Amino acid sequence: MLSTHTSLPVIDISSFLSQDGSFTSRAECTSKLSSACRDVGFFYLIGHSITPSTIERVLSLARKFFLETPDSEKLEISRKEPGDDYGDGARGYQRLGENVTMGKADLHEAVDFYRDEDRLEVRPPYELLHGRNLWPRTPPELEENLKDYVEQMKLVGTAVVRAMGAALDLGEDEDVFVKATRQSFWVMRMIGYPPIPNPSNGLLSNGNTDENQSCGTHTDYGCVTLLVADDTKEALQVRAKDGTWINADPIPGAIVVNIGDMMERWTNGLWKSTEHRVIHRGERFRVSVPFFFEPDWNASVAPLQKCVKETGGKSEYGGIRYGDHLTAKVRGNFY
Ligand SMILES: NC(=[NH2+])NCCC[C@H](N)C(=O)O
Ligand SMILES: O=C(O)CCC(=O)C(=O)O
Ligand SMILES: [Fe+2]
Repeated sequence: MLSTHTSLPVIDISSFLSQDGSFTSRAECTSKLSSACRDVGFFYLIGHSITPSTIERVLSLARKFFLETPDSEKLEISRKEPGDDYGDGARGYQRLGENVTMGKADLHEAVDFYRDEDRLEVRPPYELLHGRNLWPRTPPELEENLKDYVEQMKLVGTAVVRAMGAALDLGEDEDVFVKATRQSFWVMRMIGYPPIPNPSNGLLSNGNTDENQSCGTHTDYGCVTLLVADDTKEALQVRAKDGTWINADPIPGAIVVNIGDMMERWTNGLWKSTEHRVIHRGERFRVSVPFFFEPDWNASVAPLQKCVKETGGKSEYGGIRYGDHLTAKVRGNFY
């Protein structure tokens, strides 16, 4: 039942979510995780404790926002250039074609939320990425539900990176990822994808967006991405090592997980931050909600000794502060 649509592995994280997971179930988890991260960098997560009804609610609230909230109200929470009294250049609503990947406009609309700043001096005019989240007014229950979802997903993210430390057999460094994500500068996006227009579905391009990409080929920036999406098939695609594209079709109740650039750097390339894209040519409006579980803004990330040894003894990456990597990426993300 699990393998009908995909060749990506399925991994049960329950033994790392609880404090008393058995040795055998943890060993099974880390052995699968280790192959999954080396081979494809994408897998399905089960045993994560997020209930099907929570996932349903999050997706249906996102769908309601995209399809039922009037444009005028969406625009009230528009992303604004930094320096504005209101925007920080990253948080807020992004209309169709506002996102850019590889220099081309993506055919999606989105709202981005980030970790709330705990620094008291954060007040307008905001610097890039250091502002306030802009929550939709409707649906009215969206804000509360998504804030609660963030809290739950941070726990899942922590369990996954704890298991990753164990999978790499890092010895006394085993909790390096847990430590680096204690104040995770997480990101959550709600994304809405209309089908790519073509004459046969009767939809025509507005001339503003690229005809071929719902979200262009990219890697994610941080540690691990935890994605829930509606049941649309053949939209999210993952680049395999041999260059072919694999559909990462949704499995009900499972979370799609992939590793980001910081994991690649920590592991000195032993685990690659896998390229992926969305091409949605289906009939129905697609909704996804990725939660990016990332390092602290100030975490400095450099190849770990153990991983350097395992990859030929030469460090392939310098050290970088996560916040600087994120800033550089976000600068190129919008029209
Ligand atoms: N935070 C993200 N992963 N955003 C996904 C879209 C990719 C982004 N437009 C880029 O060029 O890298
Ligand atoms: O919508 C999806 O399935 C994936 C989106 C994605 O890759 C991203 O936002 O980074
Ligand atoms: Fe992505």
